[in-house]
This record gives sequence, C-alpha cells and structure tokens, in this order.
Amino acid sequence: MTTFTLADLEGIVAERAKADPSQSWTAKLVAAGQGKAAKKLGEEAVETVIAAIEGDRAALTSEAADLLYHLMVVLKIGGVALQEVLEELEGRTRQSGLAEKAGRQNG
Ligand SMILES: N=c1c2ncn([C@@H]3O[C@H](COP(=O)(O)OP(=O)(O)OP(=O)(O)O)[C@@H](O)[C@H]3O)c2ncn1[C@@H]1O[C@H](COP(=O)(O)O)[C@@H](O)[C@H]1O
Repeated sequence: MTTFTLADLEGIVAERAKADPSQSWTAKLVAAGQGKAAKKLGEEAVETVIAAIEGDRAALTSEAADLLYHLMVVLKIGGVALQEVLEELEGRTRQSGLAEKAGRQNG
C-alpha cells in the first residue's frame, strides 16, 4: 500500500509551479492562469463522471487521479491550502450531509 498523500501531491505542485513552463505541465498551467487550469479540472471531472457511469474501474482510477492532480493545481493558483479544505471537511463531520442540506434549505 502506498504512503503517498494529497499533501505530498500539494508539495510537488508547489515545487513544479516554479519550474520552466516548457519543462513542466504544472508550470505551464500556472502560467496559463486559473481560466485554463479550471477548464482542465472541469474536463477531468467530466471524464471521471463518464468512467464512473460506464463502470470502467481502471478508467475511474486514472481519471480520478487526473482530477485530484488538477484540483491541487487549481487550489494552488487560487491560493487555497489543502489544509483549509481539510478543515472545511472536518467541520462537516459534526453532522450528516442530509442534515446539512436540510439546514441550507430551511435557512
Ligand atoms: N499527477 C500529475 C498529472 N496528472 C495528469 N497530468 C497531466 O495532465 C495533462 C492533461 O491531461 P490530458 O489527458 O487532458 O492531456 P492533453 O491531451 O495532453 O492535454 P491538452 O494539452 O490537450 O490540454 C497531461 O499532460 C498529463 O500528463 C499530470 N501532470 C503532473 N502530475 C504530477 O505533477 C508532477 C510534476 O509534473 P510536471 O509539472 O509536468 O513536471 C508529476 O511528477 C506528477 O506527480
């Protein structure tokens, strides 16, 4: 089992963001800006959805990896640390998703 984490990926993205765009996909995306990076994220999301609906396990694994990588790039450009996302998720552990949804609809 791998010990690789999203925090490791965040570190790689932060490091490669400083590279020469001709040598790094990460640096190329960062140089292109959030519009391009977010569009790639959307494409990967759609490809993940298709793999999931088709029940293609190998494709789902691969597309989910692409999705998480591009999410890390978008977070980097957006100036949002992974830790902030994890804190948001941790805050939601206090109630179920259904209770949270009901609270929003009533509020
Ligand atoms: N995990 C990834 C990763 N996943 C996907 N990709 C790249 O995402 C790109 C877009 O995927 P597509 O399938 O859309 O490919 P494409 O058709 O070439 O895209 P377009 O040029 O058409 O937009 C591809 O070039 C993939 O190589 C990634 N690129 C980098 N990483 C990680 O980032 C590290 C640093 O990479 P560089 O920044 O390239 O040095 C790597 O060692 C990995 O750990």
